[in-house]
Amino acid sequence: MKKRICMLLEQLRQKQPLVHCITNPISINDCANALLAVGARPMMAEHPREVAGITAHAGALLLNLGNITDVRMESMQLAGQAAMQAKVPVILDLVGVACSDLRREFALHLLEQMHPAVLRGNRTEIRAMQEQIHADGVDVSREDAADTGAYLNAARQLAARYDTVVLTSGAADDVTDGQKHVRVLGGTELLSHVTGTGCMQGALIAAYLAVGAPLEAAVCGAAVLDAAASAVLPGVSGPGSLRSALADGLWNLSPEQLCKYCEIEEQL
Ligand SMILES: Nc1ncnc2c1ncn2[C@@H]1O[C@H](COP(=O)(O)OP(=O)(O)OP(=O)(O)O)[C@@H](O)[C@H]1O
Ligand SMILES: Cc1ncsc1CCO
Repeated sequence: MKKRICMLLEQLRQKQPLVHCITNPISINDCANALLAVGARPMMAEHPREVAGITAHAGALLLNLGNITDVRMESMQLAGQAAMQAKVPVILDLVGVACSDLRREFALHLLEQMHPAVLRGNRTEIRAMQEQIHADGVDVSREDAADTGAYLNAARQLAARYDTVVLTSGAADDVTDGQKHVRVLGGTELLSHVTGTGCMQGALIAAYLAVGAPLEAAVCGAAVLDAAASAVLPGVSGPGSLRSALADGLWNLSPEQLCKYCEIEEQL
């Protein structure tokens, strides 16, 4: 699997696909810079009258539910339909579905209406799509952060039910298609103290979806962010310097660093 991930790293830099992101204003700039740093071309258009045309010519589409608005909800549906017609792969990032019924119901609607290749969320967000739980914000709950694996059942069920790949982020990033389970280990706990690193992970997965199959694209997006963070960590003194160093880490990431700084375990 690592060999395949290293190939995707190179293929993205060569192909430079357009990645259309409809996402929140909190982390939109970090996501665009992360995409540029790995070799993709970001496009963050969100006007309902232009998104369908832009998606139709993109290599992948990211729909991120953070800080959702009526306009972005309309745009996401239009872009999602265009993606289905043009066979553009979609990743849906479930930001905030555990604290907002509006977002959870909209996520379920999108899942039924279109067919996202990948679903991404932290452990609490993934559980909220399968169970009646409620959180008070966009971060993982303390209980789920300490969890050793109950969220994996929710991820597997979700993947099987919607025929998709589910990535659950956290200290380990777990990727499943309902049968296979791949665990990505690495990175630093400091990543969880920089807002929008989950959104960046989603944007990177979108980029690798433009050059690879859903399961390997999800593993690749997680591995690349983890390895880039570990590579720059020696020069970092807190969340602020980690945030600004990440783009350099992504830009300079070599296949050797990818192998050195993260583990990819195929679980039985
Ligand atoms: N304890 C940890 N150790 C190592 N890496 C971590 C840890 N916690 C989170 N990460 C990494 O941080 C990134 C974001 O994951 P997280 O689960 O915090 O997402 P999120 O809650 O959706 O983030 P956000 O809402 O801020 O965008 C991922 O790359 C993940 O691997
Ligand atoms: C803090 C926050 N609120 C909505 S989106 C976002 C960025 C991290 O998900």
